[in-house]
Amino acid sequence: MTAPRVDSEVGPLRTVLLHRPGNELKRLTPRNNDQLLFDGIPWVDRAQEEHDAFAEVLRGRGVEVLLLADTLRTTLADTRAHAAGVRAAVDDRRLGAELGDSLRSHLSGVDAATLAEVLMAGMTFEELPASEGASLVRMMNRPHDFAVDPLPNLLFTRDSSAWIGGRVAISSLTMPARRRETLLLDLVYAYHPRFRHADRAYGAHSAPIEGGDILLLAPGVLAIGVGERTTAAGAESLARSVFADGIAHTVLAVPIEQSRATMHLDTVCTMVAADAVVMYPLARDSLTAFTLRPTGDGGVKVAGPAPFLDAAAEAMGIERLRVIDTGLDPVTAEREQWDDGNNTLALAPGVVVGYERNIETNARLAEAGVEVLPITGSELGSGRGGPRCMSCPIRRDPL
Ligand SMILES: NC(=O)NCCC[C@H](N)C(=O)O
Repeated sequence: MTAPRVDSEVGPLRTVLLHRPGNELKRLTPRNNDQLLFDGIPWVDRAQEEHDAFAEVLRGRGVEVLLLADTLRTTLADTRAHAAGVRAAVDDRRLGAELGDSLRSHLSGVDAATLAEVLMAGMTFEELPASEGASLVRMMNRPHDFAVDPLPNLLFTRDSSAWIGGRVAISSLTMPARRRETLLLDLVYAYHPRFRHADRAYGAHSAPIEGGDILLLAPGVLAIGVGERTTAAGAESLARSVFADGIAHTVLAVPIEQSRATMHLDTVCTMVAADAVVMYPLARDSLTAFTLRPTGDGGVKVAGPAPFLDAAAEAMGIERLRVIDTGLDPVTAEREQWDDGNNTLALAPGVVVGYERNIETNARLAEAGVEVLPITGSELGSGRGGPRCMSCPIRRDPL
């Protein structure tokens, strides 16, 4: 087993962490889907089939696929992880001390698989174990209210952790519906036998960063989107941290529009080769970047803003960063951007996975010599994320 390491977006992919959607998706209703960051109510069986097919495409290209649920179950077999998992599940502010104590004591006695399921799919008040005495909290909540929130966005493993060189950065997620994902990934990387010696990047920083905003443009060069999710404070803290660890020499902070359509940098731009990106046409000429570099005495100097493509080429030490021209009219471009046409996952330089529905974007990629491996995502896409969002590379070969 080779050690985890990711130095680029496009080096041959060897190992990836995915999450096969499970019962947490069955918690979505028209009343809670907005808050839980889904645009619709997915058909869960079909979403699982689509995801299985996605995993098969990766395996077919020799990629080792780790599934988060398996990884979490193995993690929770460690008694310290189990105890921490119970603490992560129970929120006394919601349940009050009495019900909180009773749920903690119940979960302390369940096996790793059951606890993993509660951590992922949550628990409703009617699913709580029966307990003695009257609890006002139990009486005043409705049977289908959540005693433990479900985490339907675990599907997007890209955002909750990201490897930068040989270190893993555990995200500090912005949206309340996703914050508890951090605790689960924290447990996996602390206690899973395969990962427990993993060095951390970013450490205990708390300013928001999400993996969908982090692009490894080249070894030592990061672009970090700053918008709806990752904040300027998050980008600056991550830059300071990667400079201090010596795992990057340049960080580009890239302002992106604060909107749902462009929630992460990887919704408008992903790399398809060592010197090429596919990019939302409307972002092409408007994206800018601040360039951050270490001063050598623990400080950081900031230059710019400059056009993103110029700043990126300069930082990467190449003449120019090619943008595959999707040549789309504004309406088609907007539709396919919304459907994650720009959110490709590279398996190697010039080989990417994309949603098949983005016919025009995929055709232009193919014309430019990029092999697109199409997957269906009619149900998966209801969470608003594509192949890159749904994958956390753990090992890529060097370019
Ligand atoms: N990197 C990404 O763009 N991830 C997609 C995350 C979708 C999820 N429903 C969210 O709103 O956070």
